[in-house]
Parts: sequence; structure tokens; C-alpha cells
Amino acid sequence: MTLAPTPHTVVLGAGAWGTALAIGAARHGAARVTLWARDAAQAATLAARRENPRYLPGQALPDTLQVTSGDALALAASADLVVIGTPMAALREWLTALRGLQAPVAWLCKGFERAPADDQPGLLGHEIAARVAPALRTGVLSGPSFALEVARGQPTALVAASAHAAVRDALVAAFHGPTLRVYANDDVAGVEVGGAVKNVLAIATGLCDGLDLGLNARAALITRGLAEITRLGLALGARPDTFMGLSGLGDLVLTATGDLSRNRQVGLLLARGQTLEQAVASLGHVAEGVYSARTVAQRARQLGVDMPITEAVVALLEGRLRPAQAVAMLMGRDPKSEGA
Ligand SMILES: NC(=O)C1=CN([C@@H]2O[C@H](COP(=O)(O)OP(=O)(O)OC[C@H]3O[C@@H](n4cnc5c(N)ncnc54)[C@H](O)[C@@H]3O)[C@@H](O)[C@H]2O)C=CC1
Ligand SMILES: O=C(CO)COP(=O)(O)O
Repeated sequence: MTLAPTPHTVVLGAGAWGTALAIGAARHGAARVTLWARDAAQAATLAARRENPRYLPGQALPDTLQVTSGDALALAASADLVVIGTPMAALREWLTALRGLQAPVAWLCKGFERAPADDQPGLLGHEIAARVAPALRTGVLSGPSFALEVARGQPTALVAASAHAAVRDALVAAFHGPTLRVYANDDVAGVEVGGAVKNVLAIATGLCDGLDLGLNARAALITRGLAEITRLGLALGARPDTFMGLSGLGDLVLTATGDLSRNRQVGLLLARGQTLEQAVASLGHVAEGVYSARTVAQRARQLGVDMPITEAVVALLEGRLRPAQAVAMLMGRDPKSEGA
């Protein structure tokens, strides 16, 4: 693999994850790194205080990291690698805006778009890119990674997934360093399905732990959840081995068990009796599983894929089931063989 240097990396979106990865890349020093925030006041605060107090308090921005809220498209046009660090809901608008770029473009978001209607499925990032920016060379950076730990420089392993070797190489060159290992993978569908569906399953394990159902129950949810991820992924053209890797099993275990997960927190808060609106409002960060769950279930139904845990989460989020009813529903299913 050629590790070509990327002289200028631009990260669009200064939330927790965009900021953490910009810190990581700037610390690594293989490229000049610019973090773009859409809010001018936020950019001014970051530049003046050298930290992101709203999204990543207490984590210092390296001196070499530039922060701006200027013309994002002009900035992207000057970059050798553009990284979209927004929530999934903004990915389509950014890919559309960037569609004429020559430089590689990767996104960090994990999820499906919200389904526009019952008969119109929401899409994964690479499916959106194929529709709105087919000429763009794109990829996704995924894997088990809480923003806070990456910002602190704690050891982390990620996956750079793209059909284009140049995109994989650009991501590795920009981010791979002493505390951040970046593995390349060309199974974009597999990496994206793992990253999207684990968020839904983390809501389920948060609920499970919040209801004190026990460690056996949590292990069962994680394992049967991985079976759901794998079935959906295979139906969407992914390779099975991807689901045993960092963006599959790795990210599922992290998010389903780690209390830094916002999706897991949603489940814990729902179990304590909060409404979905209260739970989401108290996070202050995006919890993609809340928005992706319905699309995951919808895509699975259209493909004839059985996803009972996901269906239970959707019913809970939509208020059709109470937590205890969801448990009864999952436990009351007919016996089946494990591999089926
Ligand atoms: N926080 C984490 O540990 C990780 C997050 N991710 C994924 O990264 C994505 C972003 O997550 P976070 O940074 O944690 O979210 P966050 O809630 O901390 O921040 C989101 C940021 O996106 C900005 N934003 C929203 N719409 C925008 C738009 N149209 N244009 C530009 N900026 C916009 C917001 O102003 C905010 O700065 C999500 O899809 C998440 O699943 C992936 C791995 C780790
Ligand atoms: O994707 C993540 C870790 O890999 C972050 O998970 P949450 O969005 O649930 O916090």
C-alpha cells in the first residue's frame, strides 16, 4: 500500500467526532488540517480558546490545527482530502455541494437516512453518493471510536472503506499514527451497515441494562444483534467477514457496552421512564440510531430479512410497545436454530 502524504485535510463539521479526528490528524502531523464549523461564533470560540467547549470540553486543539467558518466550498476545493463530519441528515446536502471535486471525500456519519416515506427507503452514505455525486471518489471512516478517547490520544483502531484505493490511501495517510491505527477495507456496504445498525442495537442494550435484565440478556442481544447486522449486510451485497471486524463486531461491542455511547444512553434513559424527546434533548449530541431504526426495519422488510430486535426498538421508539412488552415479544418468539 502506498502511503501518499495528504498535504491539506479539511474536516467539515465541528461536532464531537469531527473535532476529535481533526485533533488526531493535526497531532499526527502528516497534513495541514483545517476544521470548518458552520457557525461563525463557534469557530471564533474554538480559535480563541483552543478547545471545543460545546462538543469536546477540556480537550486542547493542537497549535497546528486551523479553525474557520469561511467559505466551505472554496476551502474544500483547496484540499487534498475532505472529511464530512456532520450527522447523517446533512450528508446528502454536502455530497451534492461537493460533487465536482477532484479530491477524495469521506464521511464519518454512521446511519441510514431517515426514510422519506413508507415506500421510499432511506439510504446509506455510499448509496446517496452514487445518486447525487457519482463522479466523486468517496469513502467512509468507521470503526469503534468514542470521540473523547480519540481526542485524548487513547489507542484506537478505525477502518477506511472505499472502492477507490486512492481514497483508502488518503485516509490512512491523514489519520494513521502512533495512537490511531487505520485499516483499509473495500467493502463499503459492509462497513456502513455495521456502523448504522449497531446504533439501533445500542439503544436495545441500553434498555436492557436500564431495566436490569442482566448480563446474560445483554450478551444475547449483542450476539443476536450481530446476526441481524450480518443478515441485512449480506442482503445489501456486503462480505460476511466484514461483520467480524472493527466496523461490525468491534463497533457493536463498544457502543452496546460503553457508557460514552449516546445511543446506549437513549436506551438507559427510556428505561428510566424518560420520553424519547426528553432523552434526545438531554444528550446534546446526535444519536443516529433514533433516526435510522425505522429505515433499517423498512429496508430489512423490503429485502425479506428478519430483524426482530430492530423491530422491537422501532416499536419502542414509536411508542407502540412499552419496554416490558418488547422483552416479552422477543422472548416469546418461536424456537429456531441458531444459524437460521
Ligand atoms: N461522537 C462519536 O464518538 C462518534 C460519532 N460518529 C458519527 O459521526 C457523526 C457526527 O457525530 P458527532 O460529531 O458525535 O455529532 P455531534 O452531535 O457532536 O455534532 C454534530 C455536528 O454537526 C454539525 N452539523 C449539523 N448539521 C450540519 C450541516 N448541515 N452542516 C455542517 N455541520 C452540521 C453540528 O453543528 C455539530 O457541530 C454521527 O453520524 C455519528 O454517528 C462516529 C464515530 C464516533
Ligand atoms: O459510533 C460511535 C462509537 O464507535 C459512537 O457511538 P454513539 O453515537 O452511540 O455515541
